[in-house]
Amino acid sequence: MVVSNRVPVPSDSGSPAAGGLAVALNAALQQRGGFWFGWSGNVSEEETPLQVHDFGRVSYAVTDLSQRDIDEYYAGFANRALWPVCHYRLDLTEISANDTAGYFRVNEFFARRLATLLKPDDVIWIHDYHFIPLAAYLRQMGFENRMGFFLHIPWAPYDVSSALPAYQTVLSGLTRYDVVGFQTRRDVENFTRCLEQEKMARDLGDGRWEADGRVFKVDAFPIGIETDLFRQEAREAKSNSLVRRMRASMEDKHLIIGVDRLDYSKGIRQRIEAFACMLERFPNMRNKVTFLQITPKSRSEVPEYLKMQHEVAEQAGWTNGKFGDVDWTPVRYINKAVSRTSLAGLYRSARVGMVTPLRDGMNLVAKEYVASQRGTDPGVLVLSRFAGAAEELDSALLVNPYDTEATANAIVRALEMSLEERKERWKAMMARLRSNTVDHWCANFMAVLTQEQSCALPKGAENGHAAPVEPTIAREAAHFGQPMAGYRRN
Ligand SMILES: O=P(O)(O)OC[C@H]1O[C@H](O[C@H]2O[C@H](CO)[C@@H](O)[C@H](O)[C@H]2O)[C@H](O)[C@@H](O)[C@@H]1O
Ligand SMILES: O=c1ccn([C@@H]2O[C@H](COP(=O)(O)OP(=O)(O)O)[C@@H](O)[C@H]2O)c(=O)[nH]1
Repeated sequence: MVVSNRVPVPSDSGSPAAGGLAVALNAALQQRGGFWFGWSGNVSEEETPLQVHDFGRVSYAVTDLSQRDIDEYYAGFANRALWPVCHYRLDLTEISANDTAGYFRVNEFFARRLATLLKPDDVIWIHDYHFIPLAAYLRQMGFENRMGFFLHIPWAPYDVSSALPAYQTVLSGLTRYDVVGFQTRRDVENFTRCLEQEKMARDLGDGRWEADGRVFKVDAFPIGIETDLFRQEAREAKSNSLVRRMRASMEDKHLIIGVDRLDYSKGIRQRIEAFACMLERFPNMRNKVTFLQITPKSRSEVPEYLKMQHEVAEQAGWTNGKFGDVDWTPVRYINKAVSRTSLAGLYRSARVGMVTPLRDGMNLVAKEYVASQRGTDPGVLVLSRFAGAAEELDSALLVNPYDTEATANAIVRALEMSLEERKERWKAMMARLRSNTVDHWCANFMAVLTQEQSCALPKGAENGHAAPVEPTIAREAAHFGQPMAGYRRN
């Protein structure tokens, strides 16, 4: 039983799922079969029955939410508090008592709906920051199923994450799982430091922790992609019409590509700025390169996203105005989603892949770019050292995206890199992508989650002497949602 907020129920429209969680999980689940439960993506003011759709080996069960629920739980607490805090952006964090209360209320609602589907031996795998307290609610309802949680985004260091409203309730919610997985070692370190700092759990060694008589395992499970399939799609994409049009329009110029949801964590404005800086400092590059930035809009209902959308558009326009010519547009900036097949072909056409988030859980685009390259003439990945992917793809040209000049230099270095060095770097990265595909990720997590011993009670607590005590999430959550009258909008 897989649970995530975003459930890409297959539809006839075939619009691409622009978001790594949906892309990766779909690949893993279609192979293994299972149930996928979450939000339908639709608004409904009345409680409608669960909608179940069967496709291939997967049954998708989705529920609508009311506008208020979406505003408070998704656009509010999840995307205006948890997301910025986890991406180290306290400056963009909006704290609202109503949103906090809404987040817990909607989690309880999802728990009640999920309860109607659960069988005693179901193994439940819950995904991402939208659903941190879900296990706590399910445990309180008496469910003792194996429950795993995987966080797709970073976990910030103690000093940053403890600024989150309801921080302790959120943290203790994570101790209700049997396995808590993160993308990188750094996230695991940050998280376990929080447990220690709050004295919320006891370190049993070997990644095992104990809280309230329950033992849980904490580890890094870096997410992968369908490496071979992506490679195959890239090879076949030369007949794709969008790819052909793009290639024809390039003439003899080099292509630099960026692909990201329009999100402030992706560092898109800073990336265009670095490209402009490169054109300023290396005039010989003018008219020789084109930067294509594919950027589907994301979470536009969140004010911080809307503001950033204007800034990115302005930076792209400014760069084209300053450096462009009648026959050359330096930055091609588009706001629509592109299908995975077309993306594979575009990656393969690009001499440089720019993946420069200011902070990112993993970043699947980095992996897709590498997988799409021709082994005989591969392009170069310029990768932020703040992307989770940098832990595995350390043969990329690693950059600090805040350092505009250094990133500009890295672009030139990538464009001028010898074939020999490009091949060497690419081979090392491909070896990592082949040894850790999305299937490995799924199998590794499931293996730990279904392992009997990972949940055994600590010594002295067997024989029912110290049965797990369920802290009451409902009681804790009830503290939220009492805004002071007249103090603030919301
Ligand atoms: O569902 P949305 O609000 O439209 O956002 C899309 C997804 O964004 C985030 O993706 C993360 O997961 C990727 C796969 O593990 C990872 O590579 C990336 O670094 C993350 O940002 C979010 O975590 C998902 O829940 C969203 O569905
Ligand atoms: O126009 C687009 C843009 C992105 N994607 C896909 O969306 C995912 C983005 O995942 P990533 O981990 O890079 O970032 P996220 O958006 O999840 O934060 C990747 O699989 C992309 O191929 C897509 O299919 N079409």
